[in-house]
Amino acid sequence: MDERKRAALQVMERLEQAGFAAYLVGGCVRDELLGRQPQDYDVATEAHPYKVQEIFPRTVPTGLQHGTVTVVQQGIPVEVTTFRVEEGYEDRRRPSQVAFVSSLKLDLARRDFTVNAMARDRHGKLIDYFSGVQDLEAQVIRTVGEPLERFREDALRMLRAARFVAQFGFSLDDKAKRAIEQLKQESRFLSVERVVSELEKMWRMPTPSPGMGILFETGLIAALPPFYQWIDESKPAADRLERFDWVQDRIVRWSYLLSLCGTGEAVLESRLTQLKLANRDKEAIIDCLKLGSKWERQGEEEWKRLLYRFGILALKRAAQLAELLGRRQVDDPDEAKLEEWWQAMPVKQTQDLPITGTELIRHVGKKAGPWVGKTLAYLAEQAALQHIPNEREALLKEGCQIGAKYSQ
Ligand SMILES: Nc1ccn([C@@H]2O[C@H](COP(=O)(O)OP(=O)(O)OP(=O)(O)O)[C@@H](O)[C@H]2O)c(=O)n1
Repeated sequence: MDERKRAALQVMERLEQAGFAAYLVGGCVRDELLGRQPQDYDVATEAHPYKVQEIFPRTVPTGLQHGTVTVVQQGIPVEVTTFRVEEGYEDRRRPSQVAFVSSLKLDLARRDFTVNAMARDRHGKLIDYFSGVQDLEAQVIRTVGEPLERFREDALRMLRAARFVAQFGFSLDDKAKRAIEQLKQESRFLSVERVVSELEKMWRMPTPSPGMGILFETGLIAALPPFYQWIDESKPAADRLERFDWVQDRIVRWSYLLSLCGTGEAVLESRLTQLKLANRDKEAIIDCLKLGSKWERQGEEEWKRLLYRFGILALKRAAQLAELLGRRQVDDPDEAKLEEWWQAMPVKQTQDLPITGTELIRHVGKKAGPWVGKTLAYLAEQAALQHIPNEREALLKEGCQIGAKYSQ
């Protein structure tokens, strides 16, 4: 048995010994029924958080305001959440409050989708008040009860619906879909981080296109922060959503989505900043869009120059984006060709040169200065493109001429 599951079951047993009901809930029950490996095993209990802290010697108050305490059971963290319902969600600008309740049924009733609203007791008995199993079998994402209510409690659930559609290849219940169309503007108050984190989960799926389909068909995409600032709902950007499934790389998927949102070079940086992506991702997306959206036929020499300047990963990603954007021609180099050129390149960066700056300074006979770096960069590119051999003598000879020029 998975050691995280064993730890969760031990925590449940201890809670029961102390007189409190406890169950496995949410994603783990769903995933096991689907024959998938759960991400984590969450426990729900009737014990109040302070009781949980009292019962277990090692706990971390990871989300006390939501009733969540992490119990460290033999070194393994187990999230234990007290039965609760959301409250006070009328004002979307204020985070919702929670109220603790005494029954599992009430706790499950406030959950988002029927497939996420099942529980299992310590002995393996399934508790399914809202026909989650039936919906798993019918492969449909349906809210627990009234979709308008569930989505008002937390607008992120509209995006989660799209994500689960992508994750399981299920369809979305019609009533839920209509509720998204009606309530999508409520998602404007979500934080960018929560939106981006759901999209990232979508990018981990082999086929995100059904989920992207929901986002574009319902117009939800144009209401999500920060997208609502960029796209006009009257112009749904995508009739090409199935193309999201052609590639697996999240950088290419981000780049394609940005390009469907009409992101030109002038606004690219500011949009990436609004998305709050990590700098490394930002740079990779900038390169991908720069190379992929201007992908054009060129000679071998020029491809190799781009390879040297941007690196193999950026070129492969750009080739994929160019394919999605319909810019690739049949005789453009494919990924195998790019890889072959890259492998054959004797120098891939300045540091690969067999000469150093100190040697160059000695040979040129000038004082150190910015010219040294410039000369080495020039020599490296020339050697990469095999215009000069990657050998000390030849490089120092060429370096003397160029160095003398750059140091003037
Ligand atoms: N906005 C939300 C988020 C979560 N949940 C409930 O909390 C559980 C755990 O949420 P989370 O860990 O975010 O998602 P999982 O369903 O576990 O899915 P995954 O692990 O695949 O992200 C969900 O199953 C669901 O019952 C909810 O009702 N509404």
